[in-house]
Amino acid sequence: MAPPRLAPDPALGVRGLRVERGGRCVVDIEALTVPAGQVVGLLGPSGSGKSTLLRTVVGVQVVAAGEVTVLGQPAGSAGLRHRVGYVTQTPSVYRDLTVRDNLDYFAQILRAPCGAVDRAIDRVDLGDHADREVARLSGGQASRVSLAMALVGDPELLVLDEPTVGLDPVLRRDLWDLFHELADRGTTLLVSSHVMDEATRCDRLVLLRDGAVLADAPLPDLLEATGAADAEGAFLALIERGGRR
Ligand SMILES: Nc1ncnc2c1ncn2[C@@H]1O[C@H](COP(=O)(O)OP(=O)(O)OP(=O)(O)O)[C@@H](O)[C@H]1O
Repeated sequence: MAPPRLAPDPALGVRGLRVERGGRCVVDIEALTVPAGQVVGLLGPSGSGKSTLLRTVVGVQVVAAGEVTVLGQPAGSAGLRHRVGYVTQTPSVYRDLTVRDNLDYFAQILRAPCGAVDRAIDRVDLGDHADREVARLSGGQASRVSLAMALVGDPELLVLDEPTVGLDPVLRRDLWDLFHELADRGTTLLVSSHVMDEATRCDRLVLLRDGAVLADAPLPDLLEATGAADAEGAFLALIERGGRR
């Protein structure tokens, strides 16, 4: 008889995390678990600690205390380098190279399989611009090149810091559709945004305020628990009920 399948490790586990920046505590999370295979929105106002938490998840942030486990390994472990993709708020691409050259370069470093570059270009819908220098693309197109770079390695966890900022509504919709396609194939996506509207696009929400988790649940559960009509209302209701100011 085949052995029972083990449940996959959670994509992220956080315990007793404290991060200090500029001499003060900017992230303070007792416990947080992000299940695998979902699109999880990390929402909160500007300065609430979203980018800092994402930096911690990918292992580039010094922490004052606590444990952060990613796909079953300590955040930042060498074994996670090929399993986690990270897209920062500022596009990290070579502006004097074409879209394809950027991706080819990255694919070689990652030893990505043949066809990975074309697939990534298609996924972000940049086929018509593949041979154009990044410097000659719009801001939204350049940020999609950054996303394509993260997709080349086919990561199990994709960490995206405000990926839809500055995009028009059609592109935003297309990107969210892409995120769900990736999740349907088993990828976990941790996506930050300060736009509460984007909550409706996520399977699960982590609401952050002043570096602490105010709520961690699917949107319908949050609406039911607070009686609010939308994510913004739920966020405000939670603050009024005794969240941190
Ligand atoms: N390099 C830095 N040095 C000192 N303090 C910093 C630094 N970067 C961020 N901070 C502070 O850490 C806190 C959290 O910042 P963080 O960038 O994580 O917030 P955020 O929620 O991602 O904001 P935004 O939505 O504006 O990107 C803020 O109070 C910010 O001022």
